[in-house]
Amino acid sequence: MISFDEALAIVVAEAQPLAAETVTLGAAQGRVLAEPCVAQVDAPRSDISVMDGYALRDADLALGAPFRVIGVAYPGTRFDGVVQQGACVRLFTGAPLPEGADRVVVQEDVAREGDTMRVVGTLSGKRYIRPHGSDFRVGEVLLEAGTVLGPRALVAAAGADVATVPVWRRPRLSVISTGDELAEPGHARGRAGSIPESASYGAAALGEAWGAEIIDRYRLRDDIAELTAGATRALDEADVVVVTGGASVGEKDYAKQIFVSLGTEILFSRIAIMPGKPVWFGRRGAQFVLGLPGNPSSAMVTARLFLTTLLAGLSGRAPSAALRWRSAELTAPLEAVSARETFVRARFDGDGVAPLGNQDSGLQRALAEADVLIRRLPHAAAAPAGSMVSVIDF
Ligand SMILES: Nc1nc2c(c(=O)[nH]1)N[C@H]1C(S)=C(S)[C@@H](COP(=O)(O)OP(=O)(O)OC[C@H]3O[C@@H](n4cnc5c(N)ncnc54)[C@H](O)[C@@H]3O)O[C@H]1N2
Ligand code: MOO
Repeated sequence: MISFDEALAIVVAEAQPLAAETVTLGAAQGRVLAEPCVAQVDAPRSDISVMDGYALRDADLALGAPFRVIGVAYPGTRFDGVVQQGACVRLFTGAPLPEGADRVVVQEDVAREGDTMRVVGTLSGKRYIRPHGSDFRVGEVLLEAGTVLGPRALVAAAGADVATVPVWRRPRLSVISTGDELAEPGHARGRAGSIPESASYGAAALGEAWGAEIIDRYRLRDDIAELTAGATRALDEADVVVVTGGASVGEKDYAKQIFVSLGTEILFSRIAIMPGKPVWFGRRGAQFVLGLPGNPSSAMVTARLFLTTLLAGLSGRAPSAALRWRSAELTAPLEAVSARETFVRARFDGDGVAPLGNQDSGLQRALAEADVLIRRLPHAAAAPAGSMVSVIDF
């Protein structure tokens, strides 16, 4: 058995980005930039007003005289004349500052009568001008390659006057669950001996959240012919195949041998971790197969550790971005750890993390309660409440 760090290093080394493609900005949500995003316009494109009001010469305020309103400017429509002494231009938020003016007085501080404007308020020192290029200039890199185009990054890309972006292709993911006992949720109650198939829903959802396109999800019985056909179908269409169940040493634990018979090279099999010891990982050319234990909590823990790392790398992120361990305080004690590195399902309660009482790897309800995983190194001593532990979001 290899260690968690050794297994993770193998996944990280394999997790290189797939091909790049170009998508419109409207379709780029969640995608990862393959090249930097460079500004194609200055922002703002000229000095603009930050408020609705009047543009004038700051020095003229000291004269105490009324101003002549000589024109108007809107965002996108500049006033073409020059603001001379005693003159002002009516303008609105975002309008270009007219030539000659170096200050905006907000409309709440003036009294307007026909073409005359008088300042009536007590003015602050603010000029209410957003200078040309103060946000960014043409040619500046606004987003580095590898940036995930989330809501805020999309605003920066659009503001750069970019219509399309080069992004990494999304990995195509097929999720197969195996087991004679498994029934589609909603159908177990009518079939003696069956249980609802649950693990694939979590693996697929996690995969999608980490950038994969789910192209298939299906159940297979523990039958070599059916498994072979199902595995062949997955390898025909997917970049990544996740297969749950049949990972251990049981009589019908066929999953790994079937993928091997179809040309998959096993990169690791069995890791000294708890839960998830039977997890395995293989490659066939540029395709990857991740075998997860059938126990739902084991499946989700190992998917969180290895599937997210693989997908992060394949979709252009740093693979290490998937597992950003941070420090958190325990609010309840933890037992000493065996020789297997242990990932404890826990709940963040605002002040710290509370391990869930039942750590059975077959649990499903506990998955809904857990929102963090605590990492406990092999042979770690018991940890009292108040100790600091390493956690990731789960
Ligand atoms: N003699 C040994 N027995 C077991 C070992 C071992 O080392 N020696 N390892 C144990 C560990 S650890 C785990 S984890 C399990 C995992 O085994 P498999 O991956 O082969 O999983 P299955 O046997 O197919 O199923 C285990 C359990 O989970 C249920 N299951 C399976 N798939 C699903 C699904 N998609 N949704 C919901 N539940 C599922 C299945 O009915 C079983 O109850 O093996 C131990 N055994
Ligand atoms: O590793 Mo298994 O995942 O303990 O139950």
